[in-house]
Amino acid sequence: MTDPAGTGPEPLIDVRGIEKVFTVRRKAGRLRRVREEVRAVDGITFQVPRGEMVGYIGPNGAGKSTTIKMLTGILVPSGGRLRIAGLDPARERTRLARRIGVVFGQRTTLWWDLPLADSYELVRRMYRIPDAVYRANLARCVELLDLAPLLAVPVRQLSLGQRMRGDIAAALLHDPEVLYLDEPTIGLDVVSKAKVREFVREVNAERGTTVLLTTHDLTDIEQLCRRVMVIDHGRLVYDGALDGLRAAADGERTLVVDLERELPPIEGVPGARTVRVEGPRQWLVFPAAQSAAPLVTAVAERYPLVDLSLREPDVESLIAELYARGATGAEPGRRTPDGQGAPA
Ligand SMILES: Nc1ncnc2c1ncn2[C@@H]1O[C@H](COP(=O)(O)OP(=O)(O)OP(=O)(O)O)[C@@H](O)[C@H]1O
Repeated sequence: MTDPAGTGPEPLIDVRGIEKVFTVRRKAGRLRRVREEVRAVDGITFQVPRGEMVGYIGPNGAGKSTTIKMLTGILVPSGGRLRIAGLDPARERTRLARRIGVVFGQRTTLWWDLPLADSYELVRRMYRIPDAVYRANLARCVELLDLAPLLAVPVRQLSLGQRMRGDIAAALLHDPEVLYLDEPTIGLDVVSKAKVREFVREVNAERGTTVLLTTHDLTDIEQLCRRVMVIDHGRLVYDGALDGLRAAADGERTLVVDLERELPPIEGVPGARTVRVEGPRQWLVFPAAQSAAPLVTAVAERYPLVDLSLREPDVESLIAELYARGATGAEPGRRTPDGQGAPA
């Protein structure tokens, strides 16, 4: 494709400064009610190119579901501009429905009283899926998600894990270009979670389906997404590589060293401080963005080093730190992987 401006192809998901403000009525005293505005989404901008798999995470009430609902056309934004595959979701919701698949982990889109197979048949008719496409997609989902024994079972009799697999298949029968997964592994056991993740990975790799994944289970993100967006209080506080979260959150890494013998706490290693000593083992923390190599050299030059290991901060603690910072307002604006603040 020619691209004289050098800006690359139009992103499949293009979100510019979207907002959603809800007006709620709150009790104020015994008889009085006051109107109040809730800024659920407060000026979010991001683009997702075709084929990318992106994690969208944030604490309860951060604005994740509201964003997804705007991306699917269920909710109309209060401000900003939004295009999915070139379509305006709120205005062209029916056309968009043919291009996207949505799975809400907390509720099913299947027909409760019907066997799974009948639900799929209804989906086929609703989306007018050509026979050959339907049969091929169904066969693939049945095989990869182990649905064969479940097809004759009414949805209400399925376990949560079985139902979730059934829902994911239903969302993919019409070959969507974009798949929104809102908490797809919530409440599932370890085996079912692994199955769902494996399937999503395959769909993305084989079909090039673009995936936006909302989850509270950070293992989902670690196993599926290289890019993660963190939302808090309706604003993006981070958008970048999962690896870059470490630098953006100013996390710390820990160097654990085993010395030949018990010694006083290691001192004088630039950028590091000793936080724990247990016999010959000592723990030194240093900024995650800093290289460990000069530290190791400095310790080895001056101390009788026997062994060492490096511990990365876990993703949970980094994200908790980002949330905490957002809540205190200590670091306003979006953080990028290079640790620079960026306008949100
Ligand atoms: N229909 C609505 N009317 C009024 N306020 C709403 C409505 N929907 C959401 N909100 C408010 O908007 C904010 C964002 O909610 P949203 O459901 O998008 O968060 P979330 O990040 O998906 O949270 P969770 O992880 O708990 O699902 C919350 O304060 C919520 O109470």
